[in-house]
Amino acid sequence: MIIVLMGYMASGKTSIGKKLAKKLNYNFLDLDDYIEEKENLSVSDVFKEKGEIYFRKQEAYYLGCLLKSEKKTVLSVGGGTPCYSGNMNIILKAENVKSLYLKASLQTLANKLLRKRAKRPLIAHIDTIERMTEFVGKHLFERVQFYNQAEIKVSIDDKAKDDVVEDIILELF
Ligand SMILES: Nc1ncnc2c1ncn2[C@@H]1O[C@H](COP(=O)(O)OP(=O)(O)OP(=O)(O)O)[C@@H](O)[C@H]1O
Ligand SMILES: O=C(O)C1=C[C@@H](O)[C@@H](O)[C@H](O)C1
Ligand SMILES: [Mg+2]
Repeated sequence: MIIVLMGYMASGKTSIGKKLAKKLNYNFLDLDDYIEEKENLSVSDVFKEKGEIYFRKQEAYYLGCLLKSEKKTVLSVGGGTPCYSGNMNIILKAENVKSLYLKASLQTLANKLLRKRAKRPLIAHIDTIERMTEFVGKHLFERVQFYNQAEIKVSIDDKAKDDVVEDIILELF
């Protein structure tokens, strides 16, 4: 089985995905890391040097590659992955795949992202909580329609990462 973790930037896909994989004794893959490795550039540099359209094309291509894995895998995708190139339908139709949305409130996300925006090309330039809240609010409004199609939804608000992992396991099995 492949467990696909999705959610907005900074919802914890990578860090929670790693912990979940360890606990389940599954392989861990992160689509952003995989793109960086294959493209030999950081995600920020792919955006900067090649543009977002190129990034989205490669993202869809590498997602298709990783969904073919036959190992038990936790796959954390990028924040935008489900929202482009028909990727959400591909995830939903893939065999042996469970999709899971790490859901976070606007307040949780805006606070986290203000602190950790530097390596996130879409928001790196936003430097006040008011503007971050406005941007994330609008962006999330466009994206939740994709995230909400996930089979399982788990809230991360005010929870320690280990508690999120426990909640995911309760929902999965
Ligand atoms: N439940 C939590 N409680 C506190 N901090 C958390 C929690 N989940 C994640 N974090 C922290 O939030 C930050 C973002 O997490 P992470 O990088 O895993 O998110 P992401 O969804 O992979 O984001 P992106 O894909 O945009 O890089 C990290 O610093 C992580 O340690
Ligand atoms: O939310 C997004 O569109 C993105 C999130 C990151 O995971 C990266 O995939 C990239 O920075 C784009
Ligand atoms: Mg990540």
